[in-house]
Formats: sequence, structure tokens, C-alpha cells
Amino acid sequence: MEIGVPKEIKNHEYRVGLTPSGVRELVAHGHKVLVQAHAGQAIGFSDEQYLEAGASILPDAESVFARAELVIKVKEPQPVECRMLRPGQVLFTYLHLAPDPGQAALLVESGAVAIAYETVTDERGGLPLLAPMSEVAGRMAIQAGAHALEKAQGGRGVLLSGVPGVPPARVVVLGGGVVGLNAARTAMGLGADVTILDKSLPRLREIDNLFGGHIKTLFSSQSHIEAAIRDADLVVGAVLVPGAAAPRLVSRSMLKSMPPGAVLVDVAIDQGGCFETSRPTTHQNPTYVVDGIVHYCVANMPGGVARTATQALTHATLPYALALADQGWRAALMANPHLRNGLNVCRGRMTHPAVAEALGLPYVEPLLALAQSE
Ligand SMILES: NC(=O)C1=CN([C@@H]2O[C@H](COP(=O)(O)OP(=O)(O)OC[C@H]3O[C@@H](n4cnc5c(N)ncnc54)[C@H](O)[C@@H]3O)[C@@H](O)[C@H]2O)C=CC1
Ligand SMILES: CC(=O)C(=O)O
Ligand SMILES: [Mg+2]
Repeated sequence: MEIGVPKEIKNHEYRVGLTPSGVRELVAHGHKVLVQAHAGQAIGFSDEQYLEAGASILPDAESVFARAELVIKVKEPQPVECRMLRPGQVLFTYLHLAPDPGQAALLVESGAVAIAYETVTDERGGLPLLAPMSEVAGRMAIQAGAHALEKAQGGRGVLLSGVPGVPPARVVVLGGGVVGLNAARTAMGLGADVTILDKSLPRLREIDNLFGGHIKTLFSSQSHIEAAIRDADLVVGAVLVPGAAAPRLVSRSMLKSMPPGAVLVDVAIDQGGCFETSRPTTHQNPTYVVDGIVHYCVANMPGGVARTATQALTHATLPYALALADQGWRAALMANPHLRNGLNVCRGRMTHPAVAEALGLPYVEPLLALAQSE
């Protein structure tokens, strides 16, 4: 199969769909990999390394999209990329369609087969292709929050760890999944006072056991959220209902109860955000202030540590890329229900129930859509 890897074009997005070592594995399976010139150059993956791994280098995105049967990317396709897709072509990348009707309409129109990393599942109920970027973003959320808390950045001038005789900052994490756990661990490592809220009691039990009580856990009710954020220095938004738009947990009126200069880091922004006042920002302009509260809402946080993130992402996606390429997309999707959960759009039809519901579009069962797409 011919597999294409275009250069990412989102603001300050330096990740790339495959590392050279990922390319080498696909080539060893008899596939042809077409990489856009300079796709990985910014993070130290040169065209020479891709050539050595067995790829062909193509000059521009147009030629990669025109030839590839399977396109492997990182971020959701931008409108110019959606317009390069063709019927039956397979797109394997993050999509985050629930809050993005414009992208959904373009993907439906393209007739392509769009498989979203973030809704592929595993046997243990996890999201194996979201997890590596959630690990990265969770850890980064504390770095970003610590920086935003500095006075010169608009923050309240609090050091997360405190110092002897001065208490540490209070960090509240909404959602104790992969992002939440990694944020909490990093904040705890710095000596902050950490509380995690989740609505899953089994998850809260796990966290309590894991950290031996060093991290406080709270059931995520409206009253507990209101009480927790009232004296928080840093709040991390890390909730997810797979495929759906993020639940809005903090309203604008609740910001008034928080200390001026407190910081909200909304990692869940790619699913629309869990604070009413969140709107997506970029690495170039990551923060803005509403009612005295600093908001950091970068929708592609791992792009900031693109080399680490690209390696982690390829490790996770490669087995699925190999299955799609070795078996053919239809057979691979038919054979593996977890990969099939990633199918969001199949030749003009919406095939993920939560995504279709969030967008108010008709839903078609994926097996039916696959059978009818022959
Ligand atoms: N901005 C960025 O660059 C990145 C964003 N993300 C996003 O971060 C979000 C979280 O991802 P993961 O941690 O991997 O998901 P996850 O599925 O591991 O964890 C989500 C947690 O939220 C909890 N939850 C759901 N509704 C809740 C509520 N009302 N109150 C409290 N907890 C609730 C769930 O029980 C679960 O434990 C996702 O939207 C993901 O797309 C992930 C990576 C990078
Ligand atoms: C998960 C996601 O949105 C990202 O890595 O950018
Ligand atoms: Mg994102």
C-alpha cells in the first residue's frame, strides 16, 4: 500500500505522523511510504533519515495526498487538507470532530474514510492512541500552569512548591484519567497541594491507592467543584466523555469566586473545553484573561514538545497503521472492533454514535457503513 505522511500545518505544530523508525517498519512489511519534504526537519528527523528508512520524499502536500491510499497525520486536517482528500482514501489522525462541524462537513463531503486516533479503544476500556499525548499534555499542563502563575504572565505570583514557611500552591485537577493523573503526579512531584475530582468512584479509589493519600480525591459534584476551585491557584481541565463535547463544569460566574490571577489550563479544549470561558489558543499566544483569571487553552499542547511527542505517538499508532496497510482498511476495520471504534466518517456517513449525536448528524452503524462501502 502507498502510505503518505504530509508535513503538519497547524500553528507551531512540529510533530509528524511517523518517525523514520516507524517508516522502516512499514517498509519492512512491503509498503511504500511517501513523506513530504522537511516533514520532520524541525524536530531532528531529516529527509536523509527518512530516505535511509526506505521512504520516498515528495516535494509538497499535494503530491502526498494525490498518491497515498492511507494518509497518516497528527492533527485534524485543516480545510485545505480536507479538500485534498478523495473518496475511499483513508485518513488516520486526531480529528476531535464533536466541537468542529466545519471539519465534519468537509470530511463527509470528501467521501474519505476518516479514522480518529482519539476514539480507538482497547480491551481495558482505555484510549490507546490518545493516551500517549494525554501523558505528554498532563505533564505539560503543570509546566504551563506554573509559568502562567508568574506575575509577568498575568498570574497571581505563586510558586507551585511554596518554600519552607510558605505553603505550596493548591492545584485542582478536574478528571482523573490519563491527563489528570499525569498532571497530578507532576504537581505532586513539585510539592503542590493536589486535589483530583472525577465522577468515577473506581477511578478515585485507584488514585487514592496509587498515591497513598498524598493526593486528595473528591467526587465530581457541582458543590465539590465550586468548593475546590474557590481557593485554587491552578485548575487543570482534564475531563473526557469519549467522542462527545466536553462537559462544561465551570461557568463564568464561578470565576468570581476564584483568587484574581489564578490560572485555568483547559487540556480538554480539543473537545470544546470544560470551562465556559475557554476558547482555543495557540502556542504563539497561549493565554488570555477573563474576569482576572488567566486561561491557557492550547489545543495541541504536545506540539510544544514535538520530538518526544512524535516518538510516543508513533509507538502507539504503528500497530494499527500496520494492520490497516497489511490487511487493507476495510478488512482491518471489520476484524478489530477497537480499531472500528475509531471510524468517525466512512464515505460520507457519520459512524461514531457520540460524534454524530454531538453534531446532530445521522448515525450509521460502522459495520453497515463498511459493508455498504464496497
Ligand atoms: N489540549 C491538548 O493538547 C490535548 C488534549 N487532550 C484532551 O484531554 C482530555 C482528557 O483526556 P484523557 O485524560 O486521555 O481522557 P481519559 O478518558 O483518560 O480521562 C477522562 C476522565 O474524565 C472523567 N470525567 C468525565 N466526566 C467527568 C465529570 N463531569 N467530572 C469529572 N470527571 C469526569 C472520566 O471519568 C475519566 O476518568 C481529552 O479531551 C483529550 O482529547 C489530550 C491530549 C492533548
Ligand atoms: C490529542 C491532541 O489533541 C493532540 O495531541 O494534539
Ligand atoms: Mg488537540
